[in-house]
Amino acid sequence: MPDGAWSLFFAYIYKLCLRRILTMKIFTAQQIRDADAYTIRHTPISSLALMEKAAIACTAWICRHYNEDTPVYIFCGMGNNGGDGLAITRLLRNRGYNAVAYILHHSTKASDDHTANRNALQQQYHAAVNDIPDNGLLPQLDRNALIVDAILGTGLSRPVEGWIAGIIQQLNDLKPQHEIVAIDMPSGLQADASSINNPVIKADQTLSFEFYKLAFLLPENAAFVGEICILSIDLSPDYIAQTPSRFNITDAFQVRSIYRPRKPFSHKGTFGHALLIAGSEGKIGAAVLSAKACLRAGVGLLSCHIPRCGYQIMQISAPGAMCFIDEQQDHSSGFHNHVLTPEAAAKFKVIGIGPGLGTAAGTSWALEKLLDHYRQPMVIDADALNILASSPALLKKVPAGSLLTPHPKEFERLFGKTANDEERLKVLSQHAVERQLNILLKGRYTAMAFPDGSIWFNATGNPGMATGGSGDVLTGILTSLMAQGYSSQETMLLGVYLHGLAGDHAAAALSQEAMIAEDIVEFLGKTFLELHKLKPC
Ligand SMILES: NC(=O)C1=CN([C@@H]2O[C@H](COP(=O)(O)OP(=O)(O)OC[C@H]3O[C@@H](n4cnc5c(N)ncnc54)[C@H](O)[C@@H]3O)[C@@H](O)[C@H]2O)[C@@H](O)CC1
Ligand SMILES: Nc1ncnc2c1ncn2[C@@H]1O[C@H](COP(=O)(O)OP(=O)(O)O)[C@@H](O)[C@H]1O
Ligand SMILES: [K+]
Repeated sequence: MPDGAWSLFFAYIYKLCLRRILTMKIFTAQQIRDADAYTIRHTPISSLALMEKAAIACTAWICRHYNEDTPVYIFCGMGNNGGDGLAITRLLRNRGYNAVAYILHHSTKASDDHTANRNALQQQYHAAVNDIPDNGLLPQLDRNALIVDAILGTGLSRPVEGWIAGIIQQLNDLKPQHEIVAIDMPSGLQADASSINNPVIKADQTLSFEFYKLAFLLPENAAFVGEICILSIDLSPDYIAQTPSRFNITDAFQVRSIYRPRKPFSHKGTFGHALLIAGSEGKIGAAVLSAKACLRAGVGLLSCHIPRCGYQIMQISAPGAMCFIDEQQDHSSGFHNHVLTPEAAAKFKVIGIGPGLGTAAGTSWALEKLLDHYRQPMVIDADALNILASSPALLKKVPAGSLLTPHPKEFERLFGKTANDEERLKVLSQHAVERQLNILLKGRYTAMAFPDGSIWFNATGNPGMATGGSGDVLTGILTSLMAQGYSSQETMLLGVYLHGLAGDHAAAALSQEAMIAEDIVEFLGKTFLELHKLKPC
């Protein structure tokens, strides 16, 4: 290749990598407006051309998913979201679709780009433009028609009410006979604030531009957002790079840059010795799952502290793990003895505690003693969190830098009830900052809060993982990665991603229904191989 071609090639790859890294940011609605404006000011693209780009991307998506026989009703607002809808109508018509736009006059003034697209559509396809005046009625829809929601996007300035709220309700009532594809945002959904109890379109699919919006990742909005597809419209990488974002989403390339492949001369000492404190009578399985995951995720050495009743089970199920047997038969109450002196504690690179541990008085007592002596970051899950939740004084003793892994119920026990998901995120972040802890709130998009106030979301994983023991597997993975020398934050980002991806591989091979927690452990191998093949950006 000539020199010029090489430099063009490298510039292209650089741009691709940069774009991948940049789209991990989750911007507020205001920041998105600023990104649009910056792009228009600093790149040779007009506002109208940017809208055309957005409309082209949406049209291509619709054409890939619905054939030309599908009647398409596009409901447009008076702003630029409506402008997108009008441009999509024209582009669908160009491709032979029977697409019709209905403009809802919720405001007396249309945006400039809306007007330009209305004129363009009217000129080419006069019959495709219909106006619905304030308080007007929806048309009767053809059978199996597709509804495109381009009423309101990121310009939503307040919860929807009155006539438009009624329109949203009526469109939602047309489901499931009619599917709804939302453009950029389901209309009525606030990008950065809770929309609980507000009228919002219940989209089957949301086609959004350039970035995930915070609202998409919150469980309370699941019924509104449906499936998400992020379409790139090439907003300015400079703006994105220089604008800080509090919320971010991990991706394969970021995680690959954290992951450190093994060096040829490394030995088991290189990968740390982890102590896993888990299990009680009837819940030894949790300890086994966690131990297996810890081993599979690459720890050098693993010791498990378990009650007497779990000894044989653990040795048979996970022969790679060593065992400390507690004096008690059905629960553990002597695990603090491993860390009574700094020399003894230094034997372990990390302690993971909680899966199936139980909350017996002796266990709570031993946890308190452990926290009195141990000052290294730990991984704390399940019953260990429940014990902390019952004693605020104990929670204060958790070493800085530790990883707490509550599911929503455990979170509530620890930090109290919240009115909505947005408030829960605030509380999550506040505790991470004030206590200098890393707290991950498990769910579809696990939210990982760091002591610096930032929150990262993870997108891997699937509902097949909603099965007993999945969380125990995660604790094993996190403990393993910490033992191998990853920092607390690297451990969270990498571990949660790997856990979800292994779950995705398990679901692809076995189905979401049939997969069980052990399968997540089994598919960790494939997951590491896949990560290994990626080149770090
Ligand atoms: N150049 C750009 O700025 C681009 C913008 N795009 C689209 O533009 C959208 C944002 O456009 P706008 O900023 O014009 O905003 P919207 O089109 O989302 O909404 C603004 C309009 O809605 C009204 N409004 C706000 N809240 C309301 C409420 N609760 N009830 C009734 N009316 C309400 C406003 O008065 C205004 O008329 C994005 O979501 C995206 O779809 C895309 O075309 C990409 C490029
Ligand atoms: N619908 C889902 N999509 C993605 N991940 C999920 C989903 N449901 C559960 N998970 C993941 O599975 C794990 C369940 O953890 P947890 O509730 O602690 O399980 P257990 O207590 O049974 O071990 C979490 O990591 C969570 O993020
Ligand atoms: K919309």
